[in-house]
Amino acid sequence: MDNDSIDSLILKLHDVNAVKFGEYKLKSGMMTPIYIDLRVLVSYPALMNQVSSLIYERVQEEGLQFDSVCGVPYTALPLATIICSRHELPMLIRRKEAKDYGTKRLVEGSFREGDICLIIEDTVTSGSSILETAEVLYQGGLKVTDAIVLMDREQGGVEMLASQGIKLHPIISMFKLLNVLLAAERIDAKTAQSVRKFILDNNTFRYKRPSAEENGNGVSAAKKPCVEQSVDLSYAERAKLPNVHPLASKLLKIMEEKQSNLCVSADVTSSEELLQLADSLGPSICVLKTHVDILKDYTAAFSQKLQALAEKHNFLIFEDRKFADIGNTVKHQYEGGLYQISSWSHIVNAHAVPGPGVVKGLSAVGKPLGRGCLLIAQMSSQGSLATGEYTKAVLQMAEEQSDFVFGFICGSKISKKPEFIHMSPGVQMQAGGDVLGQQYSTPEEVLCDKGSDVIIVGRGILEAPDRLEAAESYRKAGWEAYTKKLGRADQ
Ligand SMILES: O=c1ccn([C@@H]2O[C@H](COP(=O)(O)O)[C@@H](O)[C@H]2O)c(=O)[nH]1
Repeated sequence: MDNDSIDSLILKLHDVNAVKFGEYKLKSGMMTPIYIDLRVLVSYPALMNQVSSLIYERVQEEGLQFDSVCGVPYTALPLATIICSRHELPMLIRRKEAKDYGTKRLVEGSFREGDICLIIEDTVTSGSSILETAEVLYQGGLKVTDAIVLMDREQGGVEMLASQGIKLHPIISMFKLLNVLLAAERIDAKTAQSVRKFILDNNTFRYKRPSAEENGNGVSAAKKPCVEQSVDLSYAERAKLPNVHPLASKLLKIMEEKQSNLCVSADVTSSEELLQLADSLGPSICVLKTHVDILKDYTAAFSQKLQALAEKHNFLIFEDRKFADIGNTVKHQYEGGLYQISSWSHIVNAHAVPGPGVVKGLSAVGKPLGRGCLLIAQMSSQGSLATGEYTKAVLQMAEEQSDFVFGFICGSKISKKPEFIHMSPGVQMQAGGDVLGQQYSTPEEVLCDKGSDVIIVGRGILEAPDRLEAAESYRKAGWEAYTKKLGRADQ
């Protein structure tokens, strides 16, 4: 791959407006003075062919070994298709969402367990899109060792992916692009300088903060990903962690976007009332929790309407089924029966009492659908046996099956790993309890003092004279407690 062909490609990309200067928003929400928009390539077949050839040339130069190729959806999909078609290479397609009919697969195409898949991407900032694709491929039993990207913004993607065992091979780097455009007088020196500064100031791969001791001794801090930080990360930062479960990442993004860490426990007995609740409280919540078996009139149409409301208001559905049987039985309970829970509930939970088989059984059904599970590590009821050594064993079970378990039902934070989400029931504005042993703590106690992430509120909202007003009060109290906790951690 010679320099001239890279330089001429950069100028052509600029000609077709695939390189834009101005104020643009990145996937992370960060504002950038330069935006690479390779989606336009599909309208320029000659350019598309040139890019595909360069990518393939790079694959050969590096001598990469692989069994199949997968383009990160959507922009890199046509690039992968051209390369695979022209060189007769097997291709795989990663679905963004599983279909709810047919094979329900997230990876389309033929492959064997242990096959190596090469990922192709158009542009990399943090590397999170490549990692998301790799994680779906891993779930299918594939291996990913290398990825090729046309344009590297040089904001930490190479390092982040390397920390996850993926070698990224960029074809064009941001600094090269700026130099070529500057030399060709497409941009002035001031623009080039301000973009360079932005890139250098905004590296997305964060390192462990050096401790006072390390600084004091003059020992430079080892470069480690931020998961090792002892301080609290924001929901947005946690959503982007390399090993975060995709559903946890989605939930954290919803929480940040809606400024809500409120899960409403919709413990009502009529489908219509539940749907009304979901529609009216939808904008205030990040999760809606159900006990579907207390509905007196459940139908499949109800679950379809609930899913539509979850889409409309951007919340996740959590069926609080508390599975607690051997793997084979929970598989049937989760997938079949009257409720077919796996077909509509994003999140389910399980007791750890039966041992790891309960998670394996649920995972066999839920993982291909992109679902996730919370393990019940503690309970809010008086005299609960889920304490001490039991809770520790639950934590270990979650760590061993973190491709499906993404957090806990608990009263307080039990894992230091920011990838895990802690959701706490037993929350009301006033501490106290009910006559059947339920015990309540306040949002501030749960989120700030006990370090949980999500408050689960049932009767505190359902029994209020104005449910919407009550939900908003809980949302605000929860958000304030979260921001207070972050502020405290940063001092
Ligand atoms: O330890 C636990 C686990 C689950 N729950 C469930 O949460 C709600 C709480 O309702 P409130 O009306 O806010 O008390 C309810 O659905 C429980 O089944 C729990 O309370 N404690």
